[in-house]
Amino acid sequence: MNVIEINNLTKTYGSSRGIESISFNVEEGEIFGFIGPNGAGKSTTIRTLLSLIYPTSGGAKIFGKDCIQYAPEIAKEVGYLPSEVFYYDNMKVIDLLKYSASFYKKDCNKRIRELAEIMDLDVSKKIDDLSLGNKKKVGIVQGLLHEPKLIILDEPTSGLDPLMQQKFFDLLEAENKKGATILFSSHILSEVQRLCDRVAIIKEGKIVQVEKISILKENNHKKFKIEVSSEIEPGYFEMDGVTKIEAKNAHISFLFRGDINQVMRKIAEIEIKNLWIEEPDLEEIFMHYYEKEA
Ligand SMILES: Nc1ncnc2c1ncn2[C@@H]1O[C@H](COP(=O)(O)OP(=O)(O)OP(=O)(O)O)[C@@H](O)[C@H]1O
Repeated sequence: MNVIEINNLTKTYGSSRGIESISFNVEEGEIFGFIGPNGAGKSTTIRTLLSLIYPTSGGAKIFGKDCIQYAPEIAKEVGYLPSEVFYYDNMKVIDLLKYSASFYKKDCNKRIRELAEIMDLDVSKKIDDLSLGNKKKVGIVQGLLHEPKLIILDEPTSGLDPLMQQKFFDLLEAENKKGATILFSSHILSEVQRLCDRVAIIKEGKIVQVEKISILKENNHKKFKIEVSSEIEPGYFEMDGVTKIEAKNAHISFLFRGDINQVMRKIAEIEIKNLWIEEPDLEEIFMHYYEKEA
């Protein structure tokens, strides 16, 4: 079952582009990554899904229901963490969280305590006195306190230190194991790679690719790094399937896609000191997609 279905969603801001004809689905139980650089249209897509802004054309369904028509009903089952959190600074954290919880018809007190403990958040403090990272934690607890079926996170890790990021990822994985579906927007590819099953890549308001992370990596390039014993011509590895050749002193690296034996034969003809063959990280794959499009 699709928890999110987006069909030709378009949003223009006056004459400027927001998103153009976005379509993709997020299945129940998935952790789905939504990646693209600043300004690509991630927040616009998410804000449209949540009916915070209205589409110019096209539409979306959440839990099979139109996201505008059924917005209040849908909101009860959705936890949202916006990319930037703004609060009434004078409030205490606990008062804000209780106020948020009052929108849901369930007792969220126990979950608030659990989440605050996991995220190491002092709920007795005034929001005014919190650091940026601690404000982000308030947003996280606020988004998850009603144990939503769908969690939508817009650039959630900015401001969190590495330890907190890890705790937050563990928390998301635990929520996912309990059945929550997660849409996770980010421009940090390593965190998407670490957490998500599938990913949609957005560029300049359009979806470039929707794919499983594993297939993105498999179907793509291997990264060769070679340490040579004596200098070789820079063009030595220029052949079909080889891209991004970089040579620095005795180290040569390139990406290769195709029959690996061809490269191995080339390597066998020269003296080498060391060889590494790696999966490229998502960043390298992603950049490649961009370059092809440009
Ligand atoms: N309120 C607005 N008025 C005019 N243009 C807007 C508005 N909000 C967004 N845009 C434009 O829409 C495009 C998509 O922006 P959006 O914020 O959705 O991107 P994003 O992928 O979330 O980027 P970021 O990671 O920087 O938040 C950008 O070109 C942006 O300038």
